[in-house]
Amino acid sequence: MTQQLTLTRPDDWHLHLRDGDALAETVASAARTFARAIVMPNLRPPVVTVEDATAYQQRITAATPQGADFEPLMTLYLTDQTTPEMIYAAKARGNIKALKLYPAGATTNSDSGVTDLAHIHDTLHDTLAAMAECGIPLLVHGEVTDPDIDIFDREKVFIDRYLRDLVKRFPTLKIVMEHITTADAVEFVTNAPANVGATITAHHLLFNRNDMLVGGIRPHYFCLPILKRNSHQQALLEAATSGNPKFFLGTDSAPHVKDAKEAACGCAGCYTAPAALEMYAEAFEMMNALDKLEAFASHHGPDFYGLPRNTKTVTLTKEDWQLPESIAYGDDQVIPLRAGETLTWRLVR
Ligand SMILES: NC(=O)N[C@@H](CC(=O)O)C(=O)O
Ligand SMILES: [Zn+2]
Ligand SMILES: [Zn+2]
Repeated sequence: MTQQLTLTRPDDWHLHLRDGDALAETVASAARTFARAIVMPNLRPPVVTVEDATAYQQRITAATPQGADFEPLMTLYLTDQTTPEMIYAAKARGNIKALKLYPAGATTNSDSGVTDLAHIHDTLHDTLAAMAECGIPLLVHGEVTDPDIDIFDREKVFIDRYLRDLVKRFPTLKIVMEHITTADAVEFVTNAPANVGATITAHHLLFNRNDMLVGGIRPHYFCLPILKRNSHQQALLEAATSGNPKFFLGTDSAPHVKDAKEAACGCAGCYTAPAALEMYAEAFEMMNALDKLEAFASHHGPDFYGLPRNTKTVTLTKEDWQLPESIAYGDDQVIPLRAGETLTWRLVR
């Protein structure tokens, strides 16, 4: 049995760092493991312009612990008003690595997102064409928002209604389907051209909806897209461990304060940064595929984005340790996913 695992330092291609006094915890937690992270722009108000992103980047850098080697890769929030000029400005500034498409109303802080997905190829045509021209990827929260579509079907319907068409219309635009949760998404991405990739979270690899709902409702497992049935989890595990370069690591670590999760109407998002790589190792071990972890965590992401792979390494050992019950988060507390539980892989350096 493998007892120690050294890999090229990984990157997180989907991360929520939040802002203000949350940054002390979120940045330290990510920088512990990851060299770089694609930082999601769904702040309130959202990160819409290059100036917003650059100011946010400076706040992140200021909150980075001394001696930590961590580079935030900034993103802009795609709105109905995003212009080609904003894309060229992003390209020129150099620090913006992607734009994020939220269907308006699909998830946390998505109110400023795109309102008319059926006509996005038209209303945002020049913007998307500018992104393709500049080599700036479009990151997609792939769920429809129609109230009549069942929450468990929203990813599949999004693919069939919008994503297939978008991929056809913009054949040179890099598109990442973020945090995929279904066998349908695995199949779609696998069969799409090479400019289409996907991130997979640790929690969607390790858990399914039974973990959230059997024996009591566990709000810390609630995220969007919602955990699906076991057969979908299995398809994600197979995709992540397949060696296919289209699939790469994106934690979607998304902290909310304790009271916002443990509530009559709790927020969506799992805080996984305190043990993210450790949880991925557990999933890959489950599949007898620890030899595939490095490519998924450290190679496929930078290759897709056209960025250099990291040169340093991290080491995990097979050793029990306990996740804290609760973590200080500004003046508040955040409960990490699997709080108080014993994990079997430990990051040693
Ligand atoms: N994944 C989530 O459940 N929540 C994310 C938003 C997102 O990534 O959709 C958040 O910002 O809290
Ligand atoms: Zn999302
Ligand atoms: Zn997210």
